[in-house]
This record gives sequence, structure tokens and C-alpha cells, in this order.
Amino acid sequence: MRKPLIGVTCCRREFDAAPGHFVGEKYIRGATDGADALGVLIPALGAGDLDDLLLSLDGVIVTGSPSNVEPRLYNGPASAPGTLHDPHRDATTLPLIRRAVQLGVPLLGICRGHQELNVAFGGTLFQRVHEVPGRMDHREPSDVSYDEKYAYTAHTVSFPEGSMLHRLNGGAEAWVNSLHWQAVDKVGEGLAVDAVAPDGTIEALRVVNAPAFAYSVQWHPEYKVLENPLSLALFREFGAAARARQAKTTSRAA
Ligand SMILES: N[C@@H](CCC(=O)NCCCC(=O)O)C(=O)O
Repeated sequence: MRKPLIGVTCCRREFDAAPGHFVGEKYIRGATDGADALGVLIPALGAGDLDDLLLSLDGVIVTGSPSNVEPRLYNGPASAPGTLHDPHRDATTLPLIRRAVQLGVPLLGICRGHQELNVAFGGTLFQRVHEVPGRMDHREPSDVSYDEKYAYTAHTVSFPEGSMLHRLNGGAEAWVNSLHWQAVDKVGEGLAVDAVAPDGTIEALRVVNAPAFAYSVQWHPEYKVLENPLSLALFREFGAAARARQAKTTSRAA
């Protein structure tokens, strides 16, 4: 049997004034090394041919990105001037998430992808969680190297008893990195909270009645996925779901 095919969402950026589609290699490595699958890029071209795309895939990773989901998509107040948005990505990922879950294509959202899962299901976001009374600063440390930002374990997260993350972690608490300004505020319809930070920030979501794996995390398990046991266990579990999806669709086609 071939390896499962995992789509990895891209951001749209201008390269020399021409649009291009971009994703960090660590997310592709999450698919290849972490999930033991093949990784292919999903350009931010909008929702056209969504079903054809999803019928060709065995899993989807909705990646992190420095840009913010446009607040009009969750009836939030306008972003502060200078905030980076990516409307092409929003127009791609939000329908993609909803349809992937409906079709039972395994889905893993990471950082912006976690925030997008919440918005796709009608939830809202804090735009600057560090300015919300009682919340910690979840932004990355400044003036340090790229590796130091991602390797820095900023805070713990706790997992509910009986949850997948509790099982994969072998316990209720893990240390995670943290590189975000926004955070989940109101939880979307049909989503359950599967991890919280000590300040109550929602760090993992699950689609409750999803026919397949449908999770998101606010931290970055894709960073050096092979070196962190929980990150690897999460991607392995996602890969197993992608293999199960592939087996099901292959047997249906035969
Ligand atoms: N803009 C949002 C999302 C943060 C996020 O996804 N950061 C990832 C940055 C680049 C990467 O590692 O892919 C926020 O700040 O909350």
C-alpha cells in the first residue's frame, strides 16, 4: 500500500510583487517524518474543487502562520492597524476544515490552524490574549534565535482524563512552546476543549462528533517532531488515522 497523502495548507504571499504560496518545511516534515506519510501543498486559492481535493487526500494539516484570521469572519472588532491578514488563506482553510471534517478526512490544526478550526465552527478569538486580564503572555521571547523561540517550553498544558492527548502524553500535564498573540475565546459549536494552559487559555480542541481524527493545538508539535515524545505520538496518531482513511477509500474504490 502506498503511503497516505497529507495536504499541508499554504499562506499566500507576494514574492517580487507576484503572488506565491508558502509553507514552512517543519509542517511538511510533520507529515513525512511525524505521520510517516507523503506531504503535498494545498495552495491558498480559495474553496474551488474542494471535494475533488479532499477525495484525493488522506489527511490535512492546517498550519501556523504569522497572519491573523480576519475578525469579520467571527464578528470581532477590526484588527489593530498593521495587522497581517491573509484573506486568500482564510477563504481556503475555513471551508476546507468544515468539509474535511464532514467527509471524515483526518485533520490536525496547528497554531493559526487551531484558531481557524475554532472560527470554522463559529467560535471567536481574542486578538491579543496577553492583554486579557488574568492571562499570561503567550508570545515568543524576543531577541532570541528561531530555534530558541520554538525550543523554549513556555508553560504547561493540562489534558482531561480520558482524552487522546492524556493517553498519548502518558499523564495530565506537558510543557509546550508558545508563539501566538491570538487565542480561542468562545468555543465553536460542536468542539470540545482538550487542553488548557494554567491561565485558562484553550490549547487544544477536538470536533466532538467527527467521523475521523479532528484535533487542533495552539502550540507547535511540528517543530523537531522526532525529538519530542508527545509531538511524535500526536503525529503518529494522526498518521494512523490517515492510513485508516486511505484503507477505507481504497477498499471502496476496488
Ligand atoms: N497569527 C496568529 C497565529 C500564530 C502562528 O500560527 N504562528 C506561527 C508562526 C510561523 C510558524 O511557525 O509557522 C497569532 O499570533 O495568534
